[in-house]
Amino acid sequence: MTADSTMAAEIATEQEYFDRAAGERERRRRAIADIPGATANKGAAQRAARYVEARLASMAGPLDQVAIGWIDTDLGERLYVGHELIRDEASRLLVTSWKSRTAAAYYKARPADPLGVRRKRVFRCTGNRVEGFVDAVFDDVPETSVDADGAWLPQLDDALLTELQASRAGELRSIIATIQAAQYEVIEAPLDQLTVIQGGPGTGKTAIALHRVSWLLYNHAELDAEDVLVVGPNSTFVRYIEDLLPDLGDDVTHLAIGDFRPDIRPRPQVRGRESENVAALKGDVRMAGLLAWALMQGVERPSAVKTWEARVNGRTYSFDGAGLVAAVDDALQAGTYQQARLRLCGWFRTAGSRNGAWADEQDPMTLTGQIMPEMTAAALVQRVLSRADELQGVSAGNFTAEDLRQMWREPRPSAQERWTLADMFLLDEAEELINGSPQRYRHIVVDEVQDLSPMQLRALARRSHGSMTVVGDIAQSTGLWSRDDWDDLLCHLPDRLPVGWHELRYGYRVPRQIHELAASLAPDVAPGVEPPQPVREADEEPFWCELDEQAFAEQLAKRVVHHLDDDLGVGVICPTSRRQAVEAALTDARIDWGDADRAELDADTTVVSPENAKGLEFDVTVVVDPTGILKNDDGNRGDRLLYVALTRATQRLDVIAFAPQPAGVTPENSPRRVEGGEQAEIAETPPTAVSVEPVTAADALQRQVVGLMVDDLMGRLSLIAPHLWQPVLDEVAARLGKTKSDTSSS
Ligand SMILES: Nc1ncnc2c1ncn2[C@@H]1O[C@H](COP(=O)(O)OP(=O)(O)OP(=O)(O)O)[C@@H](O)[C@H]1O
Repeated sequence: MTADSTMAAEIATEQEYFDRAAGERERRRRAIADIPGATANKGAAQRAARYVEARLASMAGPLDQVAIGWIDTDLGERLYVGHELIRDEASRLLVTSWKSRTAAAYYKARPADPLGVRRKRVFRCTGNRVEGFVDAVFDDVPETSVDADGAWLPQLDDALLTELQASRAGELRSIIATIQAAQYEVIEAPLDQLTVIQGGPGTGKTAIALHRVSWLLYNHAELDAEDVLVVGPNSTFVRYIEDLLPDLGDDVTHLAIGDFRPDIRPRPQVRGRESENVAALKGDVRMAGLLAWALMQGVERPSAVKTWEARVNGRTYSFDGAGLVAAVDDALQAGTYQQARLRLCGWFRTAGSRNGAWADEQDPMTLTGQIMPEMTAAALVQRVLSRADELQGVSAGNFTAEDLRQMWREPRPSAQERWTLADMFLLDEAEELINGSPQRYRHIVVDEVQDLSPMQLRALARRSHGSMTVVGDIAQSTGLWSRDDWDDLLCHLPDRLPVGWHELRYGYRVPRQIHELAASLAPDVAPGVEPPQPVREADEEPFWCELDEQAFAEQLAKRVVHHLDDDLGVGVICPTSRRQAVEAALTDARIDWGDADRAELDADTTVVSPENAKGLEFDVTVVVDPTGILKNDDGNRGDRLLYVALTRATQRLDVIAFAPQPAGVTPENSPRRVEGGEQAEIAETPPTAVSVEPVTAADALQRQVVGLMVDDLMGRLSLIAPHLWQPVLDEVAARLGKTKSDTSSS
């Protein structure tokens, strides 16, 4: 028998097994669909119908692949692993679910620790048709397949390569067929801990966190889908990930942090906008202290040495000052403000009854209100925002008068209040102070956590019992809360449970060549963070060109069409300053495009800001105006935003930069250096291009950065007399030299 015919015979045997399992899956589907008809009464039938609907929705389709692979164990057993458990009529196991603990060895077995596995097979299928397979025999592992610790290197078998090369369609997909051992260890990490997943772009953090939810739901009977919350940075991202868990058979709540609303009545609406400065102040953890302090400012402190008198309903009640002060102090230990009011009211009731009967049974509460006025979250936040002058100087020195002035705004009736997004988290904090914690989730996943404000983190923390999975990358931390350290962030999360720290090392999304370009920025982007190791090569080197304004539109459209013609989806990432020009260029060229900033991810071409590109991926990314992104007209850490933009592509990266205009060179007389291949072909069209050349991207980027710094310095130097320019530059060089030698010697 030849190798080919052996393979063909094995495939045929496997196909029989697959067909049989698919048949059993259909039998099961029919049995589930019949359940409502078999129930006794209407209520039971409705409940059954709901169960049936959910159960059927979670099942793989009739034509879907039944198994991703199998393992043979030392005990001579073979275990098929698939999307879901399949048994035959006699209840014999045909396929186990990828989520079951018995499937763990399929993912975790490694040459140094085979976990009783002798052989592992991974199938290549189209639907439920077996087309091939790859086997790994555990006692015969090539050295090149394992790292120094005896763990598998990412196994670039057919299945993984096919999956990584596949075109992306605007949503994150299931990776159950190719989960890698190190990733599986994160998926099955204990429920009762704060699981932290750090990893560079494309290391699979998001995919892993979501597969983890599915795994936890399957393996922890005490955890229901409604106990789980998945939080993402914006609605574009949530739209990108929200179908994955239903595909895996689970439907949990997804929330974009921008859609967060505290659970208070009337439900607050976001109607206002504010400057970044103010948003930054409101997101600061000091606001928690300010709110607590402002709440206490509303509490009247009676004198301990005088009798306290109050007139209610025409009757004067009097109380011993010292007793009342002690009662207030005791009440304030009660927990929330509302509980404190109730405790004080209880004290009045008892103390009052000693002084004689109450005129009205509401009187103790009315007296309580004179010491601790009724308060709502909205009123407390308004007090802090609209009475800045009162708070000034007394807010425990936490905020300057200028901070408070900046936050000040005209008070309005609560229903017309122009709440901003940052206010939502103040309201949430205030609500906790007054009425206590909101309903808690049993498990919360927070993705792109590195960008959340302390107040946002606190809002999530108060919805958690401590069991969380937080996912992020310090090197991609941008915006108002960009961080260099995880501790900066973890300190705002619950510390009731131990922390489980995981770092993902291999980059699955971004091919090496694209990665190297992005990594040329990485040392400065996050010195403390190990950049990921890319696991595959790109078919093409990144393309870089420098154009002038006029040539840009035509070139952009040409590049996009070029990729679309190859059946690849394109993401165009540009700074706000270029947004109009990009949109016009695509529209003029009749290219259908979607706006990902509005969560439109279904078109073949997508335009998106660097901020909202975070977490997304495209077959091809066209990054427009890297210098503009570096300069970052919208926020801060432009270098990291550029890093994010450059690491979105699974296959190709184009960078279209705008050439600095040297004095005397106009587009008409500019030199055009054109070299062979793809670039030459592209360069033919734009007659006004300054240059379209295969410069190395890193050099070009360096030139852009230098240009940017020169612009900055020139702006500053022009403010002083020319004879001072050189001394200033010399001094800067001397000081930088010193800093460098300090750093290297320490
Ligand atoms: N084991 C795997 N098998 C197949 N594909 C994988 C695997 N791990 C990750 N991927 C793919 O790599 C891509 C990147 O994954 P994901 O978006 O989860 O990365 P990330 O670390 O969250 O990236 P970012 O930091 O950019 O948000 C996705 O297309 C994902 O499906």
